[in-house]
Amino acid sequence: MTAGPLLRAAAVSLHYGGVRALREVDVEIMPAELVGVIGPNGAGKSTLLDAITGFASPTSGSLTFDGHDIRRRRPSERARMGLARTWQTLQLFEDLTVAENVRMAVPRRSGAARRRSDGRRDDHDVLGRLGIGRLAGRMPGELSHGQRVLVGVARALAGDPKLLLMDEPAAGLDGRERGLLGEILRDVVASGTSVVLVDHDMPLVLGICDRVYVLDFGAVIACGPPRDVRNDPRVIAAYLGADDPGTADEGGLQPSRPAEGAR
Ligand SMILES: Nc1ncnc2c1ncn2[C@@H]1O[C@H](COP(=O)(O)OP(=O)(O)OP(=O)(O)O)[C@@H](O)[C@H]1O
Repeated sequence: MTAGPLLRAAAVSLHYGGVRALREVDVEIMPAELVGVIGPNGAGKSTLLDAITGFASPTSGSLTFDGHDIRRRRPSERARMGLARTWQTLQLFEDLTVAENVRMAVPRRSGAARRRSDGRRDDHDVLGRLGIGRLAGRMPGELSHGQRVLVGVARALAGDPKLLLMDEPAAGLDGRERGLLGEILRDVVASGTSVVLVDHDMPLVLGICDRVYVLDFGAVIACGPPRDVRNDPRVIAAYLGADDPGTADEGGLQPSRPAEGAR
């Protein structure tokens, strides 16, 4: 455990050929903090998660997690250190039950952490914590989209991570499910796990996060509490593409830039 930030990304740049996906990005996540990352399509949000979790290599900059330099560590090593991630596309093993999916997701650790995380009881604990214990024996194909999202969250939480990074978990959820997701994420943070939430759902991100980073063209253009970010002229301009941004409605920022180069 570190006294300072749990995660620190300093001056992180990442280029895909000629595309500057991240430009000198500085991000700090404190222990037990819920941090949002927003920005128009193609702003670099997923790339930032990739850089932190090790699925993409920064061109320059430093990454420190729990007091350790993680830049040269593989994704699996970072997972064992306590970095967990959910993906835009839900990747469940379709021929395994929900409980087996959760058990498969626990990163192999040593000693007490492994004993704590490997038991069948824990599969049910984490599912119960998310209110989906009744789904333990079901197959993924039998689940609604919202239930699959929650199983993805359960998989990520199964290894008892220190930091959970989530890529657009609210996509495709209805209003009730989004509200439930928000409550679950606040509970996760209350239990001591930090969360980074990347999502286009502004009412959700601005409604539940402690702080929000705003990316545009790979650079951080604003950072702060939701009420400050919501009314930041640079943020409004990035979303509306306007020189004179005016003011935004409550949670009313909408991405205006068409999606480019979706992976
Ligand atoms: N594997 C890749 N190869 C080349 N370019 C990529 C790759 N992944 C992302 N990019 C480009 O990097 C930039 C940032 O993409 P990224 O997916 O991180 O944005 P995003 O903010 O997550 O967008 P969205 O909200 O649409 O998911 C975009 O211009 C994208 O086309």
